[in-house]
This record gives sequence, structure tokens and C-alpha cells, in this order.
Amino acid sequence: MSSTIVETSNLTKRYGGRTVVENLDLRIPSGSVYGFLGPNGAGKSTTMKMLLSLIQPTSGEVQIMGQPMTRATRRKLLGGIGSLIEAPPGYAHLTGAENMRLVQRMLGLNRQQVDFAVRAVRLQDQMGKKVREFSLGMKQRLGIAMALARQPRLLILDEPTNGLDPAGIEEMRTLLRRLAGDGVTVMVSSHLLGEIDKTANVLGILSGGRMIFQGSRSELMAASNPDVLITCSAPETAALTLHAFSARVTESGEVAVPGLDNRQTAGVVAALVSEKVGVYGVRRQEQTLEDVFMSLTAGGGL
Ligand SMILES: Nc1ncnc2c1ncn2[C@@H]1O[C@H](COP(=O)(O)OP(=O)(O)OP(=O)(O)O)[C@@H](O)[C@H]1O
Repeated sequence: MSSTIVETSNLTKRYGGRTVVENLDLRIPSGSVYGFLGPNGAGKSTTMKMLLSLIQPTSGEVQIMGQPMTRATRRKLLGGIGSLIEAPPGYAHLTGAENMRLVQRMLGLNRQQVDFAVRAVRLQDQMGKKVREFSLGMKQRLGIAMALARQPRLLILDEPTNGLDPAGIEEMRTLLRRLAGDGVTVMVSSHLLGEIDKTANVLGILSGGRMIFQGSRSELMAASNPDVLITCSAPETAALTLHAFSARVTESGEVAVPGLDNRQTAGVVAALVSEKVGVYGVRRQEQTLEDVFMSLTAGGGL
């Protein structure tokens, strides 16, 4: 069995002359929580809709569970995928239980499957309420229960934390982790790294329709190249000496030099010493994952 549950090659979507998803090579390992990140408009929803065959790619391929998504395989493959795209589904004037019964009938499921899904999202005590009385978080969880009822191997969730308060976000995190623990692969999108970085073990970062990073959190941190900060006797002179490296003096009086590897750092220090600048200290700027994400998506790539 393939250890990659979703794989795309050169997946591309154009609307008119505009390319909104470009040559995407997505790799979602089986059993992972895959955090699909990118600013609004980056193309996350469009990609998810292509994975679900809701829209047709302009070019490129989608493989799910080792099989290409085609007209012939579509029905079977979609049977193994649960999804929540756009606003949570569910009829507001019906109760949670009535909504779930509709799903049960539509998909030809048994009672146990529905009960399992409702328990998985911890809604079993709220099912008598009308959906219009649900909080947004409860509506999202009901939507996930609907997606889970068919016991999918893959769950695709588009921004399930959108509009949730911090407690709701935390609840969603716990739920996704639990699902992954039960063996469901979860692909979840967000425009906020902080909302999914603790849940996801693989990250895919999209910017302007292109994948600018795909890998683990630690790979993302390793791929970043934080500024080198130099404390020295004559910051202005140092910045001038290192003008070619785009050095600048920071507010705290250090000299910040971007984009240096270790060898270049040693060269820069040697250059300062030969200019008779006293070098007191050299360190890398501390970066959070959020900093790396922000600079990646702002700059458009690694
Ligand atoms: N049917 C369509 N026709 C034309 N352009 C579209 C269509 N659907 C999406 N787009 C454009 O494609 C780009 C990507 O949209 P998409 O919804 O995939 O982004 P996203 O990353 O999911 O962002 P968001 O979080 O805001 O939904 C946007 O610029 C959007 O305007």
C-alpha cells in the first residue's frame, strides 16, 4: 500500500488568463495531519476542490490512495473521502439528529456509523437542538460528523477554524489530533499558521498558487536563514563596510545582515576585524515558526 494518500503532479487551475494554482506537487503522507497554509486567495480552496473533483483541473493529475482520479474511479475514490468545504452544511430548522438522519439515508449508512461520527465530534448530548441554536463551533463539528459518518480514510477540511473563538479553535485541534490517532488522514487548510501548527505534522505552504514549502515543522525551521546580528564597537562603520550584504543597524544598535550562511558569516566577521571594528558578539536572530511563515509568504519563496 502506498504511504502517500494524496499525490498531485503539476496540478494547475486557470480561470480565463489567470493561473490560480500552478504546477502543484502535493504529497500527503497516510496518517498525517497535513496543514495546508497560505494567505487568503493563495489557492487553497481551489486545490481542495480539485482533489474532491468538484472542479476540473486545467492540467495535471490527482492521485488518491494510489489511483488516478478519473471519471471512472471518481465515485469509488470519493467514497473514501469526507470533506467540509465552505460554510458548514446542515439545515438550520432541523435538529442535529434530524440532519444526521438525512445524511444516513442519503449515504445508505447504518445507525452505528452515525453514532460513531457524532461521538467523535463530542456532539452526542446536543443532537436534540435545532442547528440554528448551535454555536459556530458546534456547526463546524456537525459538518465534520457528516463528513465522518461514511468512515473515510481521508478528511479534507477547508478552514474549519474560521470564525471560531480560541476555545473553539482548541476544541478543533483536539478533535483533529484524535481523528489522526484513530488512523484518519486529515488535510486542513488555514491562513493562520498558529491555528494549525501544533496539530499538523506536515505543512504545505501555498503563496500565489505555488507551493513554496512542503515538509515538517523542523524542516521549515531549518530552511529558514535568519539574520546574523553583530554587536560591535562601531555599528555605522560596520554597516557601511557590509553595504554589499544589505547590512543595517537595528534599533538596539546591532548590525543585522540577512541571508548569510556560516561561511559567509565568518568572512563578514573577518572583514570587520580588518576594518578595525571590535566585534563583541555574533548570533542568529531568533525566529518563531510564525516569523518564518510570514517572511516566506511575503517574499514568495525560500
Ligand atoms: N470560479 C472562479 N472564477 C475565477 N476566479 C476564481 C474562481 N474561484 C477562485 N478564483 C480566484 O482564485 C484565487 C484563489 O482562490 P481560493 O479560494 O482558492 O483561495 P484560498 O487560498 O482558498 O483563499 P480563501 O481563504 O480566501 O478562500 C482567488 O484569487 C480567487 O479570486
